[in-house]
Amino acid sequence: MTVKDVFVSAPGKAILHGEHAVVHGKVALAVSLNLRTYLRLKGTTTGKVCINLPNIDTFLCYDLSELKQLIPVSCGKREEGKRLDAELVRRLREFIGVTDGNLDTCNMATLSFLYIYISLFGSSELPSLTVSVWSELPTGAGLGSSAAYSVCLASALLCASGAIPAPLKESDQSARWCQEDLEQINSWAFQGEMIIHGNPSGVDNAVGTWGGMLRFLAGKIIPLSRVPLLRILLTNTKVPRSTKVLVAGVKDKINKFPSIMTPVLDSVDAISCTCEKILSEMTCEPITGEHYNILEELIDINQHHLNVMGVGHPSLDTLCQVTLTKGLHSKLTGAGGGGCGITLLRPETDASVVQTTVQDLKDCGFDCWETSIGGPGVQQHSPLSVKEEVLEILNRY
Ligand SMILES: Nc1ncnc2c1ncn2[C@@H]1O[C@H](COP(=O)(O)OP(=O)(O)O)[C@@H](O)[C@H]1O
Ligand SMILES: C[C@@](O)(CCOP(=O)(O)O)CC(=O)O
Ligand SMILES: [Mg+2]
Repeated sequence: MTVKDVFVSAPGKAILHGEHAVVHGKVALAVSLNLRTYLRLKGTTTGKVCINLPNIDTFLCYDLSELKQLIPVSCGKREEGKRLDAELVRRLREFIGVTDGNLDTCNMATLSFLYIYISLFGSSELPSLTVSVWSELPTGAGLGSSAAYSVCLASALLCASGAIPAPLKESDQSARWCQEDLEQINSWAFQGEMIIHGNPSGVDNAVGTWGGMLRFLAGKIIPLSRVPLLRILLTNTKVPRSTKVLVAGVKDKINKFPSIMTPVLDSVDAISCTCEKILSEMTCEPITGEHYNILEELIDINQHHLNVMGVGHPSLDTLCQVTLTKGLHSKLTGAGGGGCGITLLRPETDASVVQTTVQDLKDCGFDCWETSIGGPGVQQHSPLSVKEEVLEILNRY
């Protein structure tokens, strides 16, 4: 069986409020970024499945004959859902040689690819193909690179398997799937996230799938269409961390101190709800300085809460201190423990203030840039419409 070529991309995200608390059923507000992950799937006749992940220096090929041995008897009867097929995960872990339960960057990416590939094709014939992925997102820095990767895998493999149609018409540069197909993509991406994160809330893959700004509560996704244009500075402290480890740490703390941690999670929930209310007010009445004062206070309070949850880091404290000297307010975004933070810029924040802040943060060894938010969710592309530099990288494989 030869599958058709597919070219897709999905955006990264920034969480405005609600990271970690969202894993425990609280509200999160998240927004897509203009940084994307691109995936090219090519049907081949080599009898191999190859995966090229240049961001993480991973280049692997498997014979179809060895992958066929991994298909569990139950495969094919299974639909996407809230739980992983434990038997398939066990076989895959053994196959790639992960014995102690700990997955490194390469193993997590490989495992999630093989899991979705075998789940989708296991009940019919495994096709020979090559998947290559390139991302503009920093890996493991809180901007949802794992979700963008999982959304790309899910959309391309679902499309190649024929489970969803390819939305791109011959004359199109890029196209999006219908709501029902997006729901399927989101479900399979969530499974990829489960392998990478352990216990994901699903907010990241929802943003990667639908794009824009959304409110997420216990799997329920509400797109926020009426939001003001926000100016946000993104800073990558470049301190490496693992979402899986940080999420597990917060859970331990909640189990150890339930009566102390529950009010903190409730307070984060209230912050998300208050922020949502302010953002909505800003679209239907004249925006005032007071709106921004409240948004800034919410950022400060949430950053303290995240420190209480144990997901802060000295580099993030530095970010908050440096920006505060310019009158700007910051918090970590994503899982924390290093990685990225967001800084809210006010409409009147002068370009020179932004410039000196960026320079001060760069002097701390951080990457820092003003970002635009609200990019489109997962898309299929005609390869010719994709940025030259991305094509150049993906064409190498
Ligand atoms: N471009 C990519 N290529 C391959 N794997 C990726 C890529 N981006 C992310 N991943 C996978 O996602 C993991 C990082 O996920 P995570 O710790 O959740 O951080 P993030 O905040 O970036 O989502 C990596 O270890 C890797 O397994
Ligand atoms: C901490 C958390 O809320 C967000 C994690 O985002 P990231 O992987 O750090 O980009 C976890 C989750 O929602 O699944
Ligand atoms: Mg992640």
